[in-house]
Amino acid sequence: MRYIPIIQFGVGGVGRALIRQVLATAEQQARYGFQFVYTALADSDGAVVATRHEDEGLARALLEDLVEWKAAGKRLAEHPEGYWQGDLAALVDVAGWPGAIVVDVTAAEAETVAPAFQRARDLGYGIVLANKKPLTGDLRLWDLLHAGPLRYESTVGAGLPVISTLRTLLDTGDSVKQVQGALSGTLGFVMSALEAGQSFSAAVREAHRLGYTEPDPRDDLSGMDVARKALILARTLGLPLSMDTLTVEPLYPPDFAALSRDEFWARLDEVDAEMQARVASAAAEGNVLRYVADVSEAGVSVGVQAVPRESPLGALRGTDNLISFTTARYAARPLVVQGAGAGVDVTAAGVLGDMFQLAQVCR
Ligand SMILES: NC(=O)C1=CN([C@@H]2O[C@H](COP(=O)(O)OP(=O)(O)OC[C@H]3O[C@@H](n4cnc5c(N)ncnc54)[C@H](OP(=O)(O)O)[C@@H]3O)[C@@H](O)[C@H]2O)C=CC1
Ligand SMILES: N[C@@H](CC=O)C(=O)O
Ligand code: NA
Repeated sequence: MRYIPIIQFGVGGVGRALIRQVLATAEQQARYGFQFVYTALADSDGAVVATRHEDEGLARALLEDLVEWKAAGKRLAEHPEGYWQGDLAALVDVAGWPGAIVVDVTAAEAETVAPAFQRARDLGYGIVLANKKPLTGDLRLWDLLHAGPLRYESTVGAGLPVISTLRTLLDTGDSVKQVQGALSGTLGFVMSALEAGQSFSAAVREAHRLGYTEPDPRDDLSGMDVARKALILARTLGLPLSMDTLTVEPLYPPDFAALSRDEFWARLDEVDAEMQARVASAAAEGNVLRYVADVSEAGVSVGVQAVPRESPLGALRGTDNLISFTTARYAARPLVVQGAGAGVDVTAAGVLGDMFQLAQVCR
């Protein structure tokens, strides 16, 4: 049996779901002749690191306890097995051995995690990302990440096979003309709720409670999260674009951007009347509002569109994403991927699928 060390940054909704799935799939891992073992877990200021013999990692009972601990809102550093940390690169140094996989399920800024990825690359470790920020920052970081084993399926469409589909199209010599779709689970969920008569602020709160939003929901409501996904698709297509080339259309007034997160939540219902009016005005024309991204050689655009209720995008409900690939081979009728595009379990499953793939690649 090969023991594959996992160094995981982030023990939030997705991080906890991932630990549960890793523990629940020991049999599936064994079928491939390996076993994932957690050697380090980090939250924003703490860590727990395995100190046992290298093929053991953190014990199952401890991992289960840490999942409960974090679900209760506590700090890893305050756990009896934890300590304070502010250096993710040092964790990569101490917690791995050949074949290790570094998993980023934070929403940390690119600069915060970049040194750890540099270390992972120096050591030949694999990297799996659900965090979009490292892939949408400086192109030098994009290149560094792509200089070794890397998977990032859950950054677009959560667990849906979006990146792997695009990769296969490209690897098999298809010519991808356009990738288009609804890429936000949160905005899909909120629009469906508005269409059903719920208020905007109540729908956003519900999306946050259910684990669909980014840690700061303004990332979703500003269109930034969709723009990041569109940029990841564009860069995967080989277009060397940057975030500053994209314009987004926030669904809240400009002064909300400067508010603290608590102030933002307190004032969110100020947007309700305007959003209700926008949805009603679209409905009067037989339309619904969708936040749509369009990626092609001509560039990237993201923004709110009124689309016919009966169209494929208009018919989407809840967190469903829809991504259509128009290519030389899929010309008359595009290849379409559709399904839940947010949620901690589907996202963690996308990350775990990536880990299974890297386990075959990293030695
Ligand atoms: N939820 C979803 O449906 C989807 C999420 N994603 C992506 O997955 C990522 C995680 O999302 P989610 O689990 O919902 O978010 P959460 O806010 O629930 O969890 C984020 C975790 O990251 C930790 N963290 C933040 N900064 C750092 C840091 N500098 N070093 C180490 N850990 C850090 C937080 O620590 P602390 O506990 O101390 O706050 C927390 O444990 C995001 O990037 C998101 O975009 C992608 C697709 C879908
Ligand atoms: N907040 C995101 C989660 C997935 O990336 C969304 O709502 O789509
Ligand atoms: Na995906």
